Amino acid sequence: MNPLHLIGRVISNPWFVGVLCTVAAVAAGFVNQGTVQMWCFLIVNIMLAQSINLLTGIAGQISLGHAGFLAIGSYVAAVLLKDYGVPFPVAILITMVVSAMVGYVLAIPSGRVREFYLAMMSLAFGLIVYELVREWRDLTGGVMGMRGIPSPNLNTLEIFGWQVSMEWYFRIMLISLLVLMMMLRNFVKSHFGRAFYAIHVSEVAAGSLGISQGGTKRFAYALSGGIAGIAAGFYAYMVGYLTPESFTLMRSVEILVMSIVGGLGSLMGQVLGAALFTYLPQQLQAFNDYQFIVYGLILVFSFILLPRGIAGLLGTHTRYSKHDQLTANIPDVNAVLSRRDTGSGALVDVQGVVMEFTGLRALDDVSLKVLPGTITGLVGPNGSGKSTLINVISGIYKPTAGTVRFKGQAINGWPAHKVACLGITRTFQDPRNVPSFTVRENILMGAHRLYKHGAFAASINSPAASREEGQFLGRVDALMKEADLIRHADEAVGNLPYGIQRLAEVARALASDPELLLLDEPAAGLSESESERLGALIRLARDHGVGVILIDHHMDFLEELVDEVVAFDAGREIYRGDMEGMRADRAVVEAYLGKEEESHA
Ligand SMILES: Nc1ncnc2c1ncn2[C@@H]1O[C@H](COP(=O)(O)OP(=O)(O)OP(=O)(O)O)[C@@H](O)[C@H]1O
Repeated sequence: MNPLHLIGRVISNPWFVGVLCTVAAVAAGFVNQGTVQMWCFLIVNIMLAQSINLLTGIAGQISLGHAGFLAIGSYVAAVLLKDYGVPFPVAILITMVVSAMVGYVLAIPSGRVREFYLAMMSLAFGLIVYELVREWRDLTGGVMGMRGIPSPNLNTLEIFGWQVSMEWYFRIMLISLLVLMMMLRNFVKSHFGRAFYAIHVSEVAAGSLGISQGGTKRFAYALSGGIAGIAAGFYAYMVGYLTPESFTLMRSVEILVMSIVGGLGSLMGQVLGAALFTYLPQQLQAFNDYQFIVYGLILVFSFILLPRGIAGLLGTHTRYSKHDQLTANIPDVNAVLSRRDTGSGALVDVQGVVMEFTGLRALDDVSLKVLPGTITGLVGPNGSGKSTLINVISGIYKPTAGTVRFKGQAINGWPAHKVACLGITRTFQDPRNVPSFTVRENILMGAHRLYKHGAFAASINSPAASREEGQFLGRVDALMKEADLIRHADEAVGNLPYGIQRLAEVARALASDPELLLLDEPAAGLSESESERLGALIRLARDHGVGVILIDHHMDFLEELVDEVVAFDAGREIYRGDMEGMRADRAVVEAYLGKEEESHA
């Protein structure tokens, strides 16, 4: 084994972490106060790195203004204790809530923009807070700073009459960090962590699984803000004196750089990045005036030499499921899907749908009904509007005219995640899995809409949360067995052959226990045996009363499965009936031949 990977394994081991923390907690009583204060700084940095990692590394929302959270939290905590005498643990909890609220509010504009604009927005947040802190002299003391904050450093911090020494302050911080890290670890491995990462990779695919893009981003900002608030509270009391110069753009850059160098996405990487950036400045005192340059160089070299940061070098991988912690009972695959009532009327009823793009009518007065427990095939030459119809039904496109009803309820114009939550699940023409997730994690993500337990229960691994997670993990195993994917269960899906990726995506759709399944060319690029497995999965859904719309160009594949086939050409229906009739239909033959002639020309 690579010795670096061995080190990675050792330092990620909970026993190692436990022993290290116990040694540090004991040693705090024997080293000088300056050293203990340094350890406290390290914990503040680790918390800040975890905060930005959750937002940027996991949820994919870049932040260049994290010092803004640190500033708001620090002053709130300072005022609560200094001016209102709120006991310090309570003050830190209130600070956490206030910072989380700031994060939530910040998510409203930030959630609407991406990449460059998001970076600029977060930068502006950091700069505005910095200016506010400088100018709001009555509250913050302006550039002169805020003094007299009760602090263990000055022996002025007390709780309930007990004077908190630096040594004990460190121990309280250490316990808080351990609890935070444990909760974060559980959170990331839950359906919330998977949702965060899913919006990072593809907002469209995440929406199709019932993951709300806006809601998830707001939650990510709020959580990130909350964690930064805890760090800020501890920071304010530790230093006992606040000045705006602690919250400059430089500090925001430093927080981001330590997270990137540690390894975005990795919880352990954040600890290592924070350690490096707590001790490095001490060693680089001589370069104090060139801090930006030094950080810039570190960042450039880290991108070139360690694209996944120190965590990547040590071979640590963030996992997004608790399958190694829970024992799952694998049910019969028939128990994975609910039995749907097939007696009721149309499951989906599309009436007179028109979909126009600039200068192009992709769907022109299309109507379609699908009954539960039936499979409707959609065929037509490339560009005839089949995928557009699926996009309209699944809420990705809002139709220009017409209605889409699901079990009698008009859903046209609903956002995709809301449509998915009704039990309408789709796959894409190009599989949209999360490439770095394992096959198991991808399929598990399909169950997102079915989870009942909340974020706190997930973070503390409550019995109810563990039971639910175990139940879904069992269902995922049953689906993987049915699709013959079990041997790939723990491999990253992005490294697997195309056919396996497609099967994983269809299995993921089934894990959502759908009522209506929309499959966009699922058999494209599949081998014969893979097509058979795909056929078995589709029949399984049909036999449970699921309505299926199946787009495909392979007539033999369709022939074996569909109850009815609808052919499109240039956005219009040109045939509806059985496969045999379609093969003989003149309009369909012409539509396909015309396309062939064109491509031969
Ligand atoms: N977002 C969009 N903006 C502009 N035009 C679009 C958009 N989506 C689809 N179209 C156009 O609408 C038409 C129908 O496309 P659609 O993808 O539905 O065809 P299709 O029948 O699924 O074909 P294929 O078998 O190649 O997937 C095409 O001309 C396509 O270029």
